[in-house]
Amino acid sequence: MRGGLVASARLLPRPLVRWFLQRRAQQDINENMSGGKKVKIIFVLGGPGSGKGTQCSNIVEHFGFIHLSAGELLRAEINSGSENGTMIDTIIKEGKIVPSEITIKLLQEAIIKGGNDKYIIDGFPRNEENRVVFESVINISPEFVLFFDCSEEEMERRLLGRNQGRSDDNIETIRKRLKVFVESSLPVIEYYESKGMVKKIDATKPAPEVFEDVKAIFTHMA
Ligand SMILES: Nc1ncnc2c1ncn2[C@@H]1O[C@H](COP(=O)(O)OP(=O)(O)OP(=O)(O)O)[C@@H](O)[C@H]1O
Ligand SMILES: O=c1ccn([C@@H]2O[C@H](COP(=O)(O)O)[C@@H](O)[C@H]2O)c(=O)[nH]1
Ligand SMILES: [Mg+2]
Repeated sequence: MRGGLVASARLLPRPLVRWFLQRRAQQDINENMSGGKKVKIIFVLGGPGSGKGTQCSNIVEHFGFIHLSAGELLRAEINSGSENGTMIDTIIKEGKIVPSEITIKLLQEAIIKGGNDKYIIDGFPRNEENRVVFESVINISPEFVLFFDCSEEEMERRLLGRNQGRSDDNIETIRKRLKVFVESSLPVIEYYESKGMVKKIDATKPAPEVFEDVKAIFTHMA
């Protein structure tokens, strides 16, 4: 059925396909969320090793959000043996960014499956294209963007000591990821900054201190 839809979508003008996908994503998300409340999304951004995953776990525990890590969803896709797995694996090892349609489809499915009305999306959008396609397909603006600001030396030190068996935690890939962060991801943060939507946290401090600052933001939000 989905294959048939994809085949017929190729024959339609692009704006019409985009409108159709947007409508369907929005309906899917609204039909599947709990209690009929509007879905709230917070983007959690920062360089590799800035502590996004660590702080997202704390946010889940204290504030009842569902944590969606785009990187984790992509790694799960590799491990599921999906047809895109090899391509995603290669991109991650090169520290590059996976095409938007793949990541957004995984996020969309996870939001629907989550059935909650509050999500923290960790490590996405990673570039301007991610941001624009997410806005047009999912059609939800983030409440705000949490930005973990950390020095490159500290991020590199943390990643080299992470020891979780990740294929991208080696010095060659780490350096590439840091470069991609500066060139492609920082402009996304600057875009949201220009809209007054960024809450910046000093993430170089020890994790419990960082969480105190995170807590202050989420407590005010509730
Ligand atoms: N504030 C901190 N001080 C020292 N170490 C930290 C801090 N926060 C996290 N760490 C450690 O640094 C490593 C990277 O943290 P984490 O996985 O949360 O980063 P991340 O931003 O999610 O990275 P990535 O983008 O690679 O997924 C982990 O080993 C974690 O335990
Ligand atoms: O939106 C995204 C998120 C991640 N990637 C790729 O995955 C790795 C690891 O991501 P983490 O957030 O550090 O877990 C990242 O370097 C990218 O290669 C992506 O392409 N798009
Ligand atoms: Mg992470």
